Amino acid sequence: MSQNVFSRISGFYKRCLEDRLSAIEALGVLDEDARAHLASGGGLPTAVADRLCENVIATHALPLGLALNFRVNQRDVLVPMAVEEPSVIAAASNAARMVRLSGGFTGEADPPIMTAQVQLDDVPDVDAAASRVVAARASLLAAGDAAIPRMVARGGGCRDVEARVLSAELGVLVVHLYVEVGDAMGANLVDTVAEAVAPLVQRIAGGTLGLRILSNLTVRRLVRVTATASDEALGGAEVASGIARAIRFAELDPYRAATHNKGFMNGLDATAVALGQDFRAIEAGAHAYAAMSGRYRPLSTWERIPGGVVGRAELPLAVGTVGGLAEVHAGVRAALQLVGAKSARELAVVLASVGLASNLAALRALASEGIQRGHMRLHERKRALAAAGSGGAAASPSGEAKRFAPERADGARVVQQGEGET
Ligand SMILES: CC(C)(COP(=O)([O-])OP(=O)([O-])OC[C@H]1O[C@@H](n2cnc3c(N)ncnc32)[C@H](O)[C@@H]1OP(=O)([O-])[O-])[C@@H](O)C(=O)NCCC(=O)NCCSC(=O)C[C@@](C)(O)CC(=O)[O-]
Ligand SMILES: NC(=O)C1=CN([C@@H]2O[C@H](COP(=O)(O)OP(=O)(O)OC[C@H]3O[C@@H](n4cnc5c(N)ncnc54)[C@H](O)[C@@H]3O)[C@@H](O)[C@H]2O)C=CC1
Repeated sequence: MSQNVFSRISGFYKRCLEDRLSAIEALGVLDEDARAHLASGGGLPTAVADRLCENVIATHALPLGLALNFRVNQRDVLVPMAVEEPSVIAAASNAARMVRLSGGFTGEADPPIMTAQVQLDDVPDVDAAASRVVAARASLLAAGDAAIPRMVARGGGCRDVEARVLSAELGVLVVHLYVEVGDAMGANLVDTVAEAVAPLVQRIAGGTLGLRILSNLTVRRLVRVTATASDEALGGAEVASGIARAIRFAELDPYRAATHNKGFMNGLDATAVALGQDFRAIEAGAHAYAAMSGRYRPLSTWERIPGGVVGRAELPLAVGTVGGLAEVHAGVRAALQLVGAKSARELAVVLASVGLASNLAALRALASEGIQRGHMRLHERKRALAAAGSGGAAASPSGEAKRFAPERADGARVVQQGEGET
């Protein structure tokens, strides 16, 4: 199969579905099974579905589309997305086109190191216990490795031990084992390690054994990406400045940061779903990381530079090119072939780049014509379909704004009606 994919296919969306598929087949990145799977319309046989989870009664499909124009670390990449929301694929393609003019996305991912947690309560003299755990590093790593011999043979295995005192008063000690998991997402491997080392941890530290489970806040498995876009590509210096001001808004306000991060995750999640990744784990890690400073913050920043903007994002990303659905789901296998990532680390860089692209497209629209024009133009097709399916009865949007005053921890001085005037 050819490795020289050209992801810049102008006007792809204007072709009919059959032509799009033929154009992708002609690139030579798909094997025979993947071609046959896509040509048949995709999907999942119920017999396979019945083995994936429980109480299966049918399958549930989503559209599979391709985001185009992506260039990541000097490689053209086709980005499959499984998503129902109109404009997510168009937006990511649009931003990737702009970034491509400045050389594309660049990034790097940490080695695939996951975190196993072992919880102990009522530990007597918890600080001394923490020191004993750290001193027993070699035997804890050996006990962990003994539980995953095949991973050790592949070059992975346990790398480090950390003891964290969560409450000296209650004697709550949490021990982290850091495990390198190769090209897997690694959750099952790490849970195996957590359960295997827990009895030894307890013997060393004392106390009552609690949970033994991975953490989805994979701080030793971060990915960092960056991209630039010129004023010209963005539609002018004013738009570029608007993008940088949007970041200040998100930095100052968790209400905005939540939406900013939703926009960042738009394409990332869609790609993760197409690739059979555990998107719940990805989401949990991303949002926990966004709040790590004690305040919920944007996952990306865009800074004004002469003639354009530079964007950066950093987040934990536990994804795999093996394990999970990769062996059993024909659509996932096809999606992995389209992306062509050779390792879990390379895949993480692609996914984070997709996040940055989604984010840029949304901010560019928000800082110029507003989100509704482009988004709603694409949304209209869905509404027409819904209207046809429901005999023309479109859902009426409620114009009423509900008054909702939750507990506030956003640092803002809030002025409500009747409070702002004397
Ligand atoms: C919608 C566009 C792309 C139109 O943008 P446009 O300027 O009309 O596009 P264009 O006609 O100049 O085309 C530019 C490129 O966009 C792509 N493109 C263009 N149209 C299509 C299409 N129909 N199907 C597939 N791809 C399309 C395509 O790659 C095309 O290149 P070409 O092929 O022509 O060489 C633009 O307005 C945009 O990027 N909008 C942002 C939309 C968005 O972000 N949607 C996400 C949902 S909103 C949300 O969930 C999150 C949010 C917004 O709240 C987050 C936040 O607040 O931060
Ligand atoms: N909190 C969470 O996020 C949790 C997630 N999960 C689930 O765990 C699954 C992911 O766990 P994994 O351990 O990744 O999957 P997995 O259980 O499929 O293990 C990966 C397999 O790939 C094999 N492998 C082949 N080549 C490899 C290579 N080069 N590098 C690494 N492994 C290689 C390994 O030997 C192993 O058998 C997902 O389905 C996820 O939904 C499970 C528990 C909790």
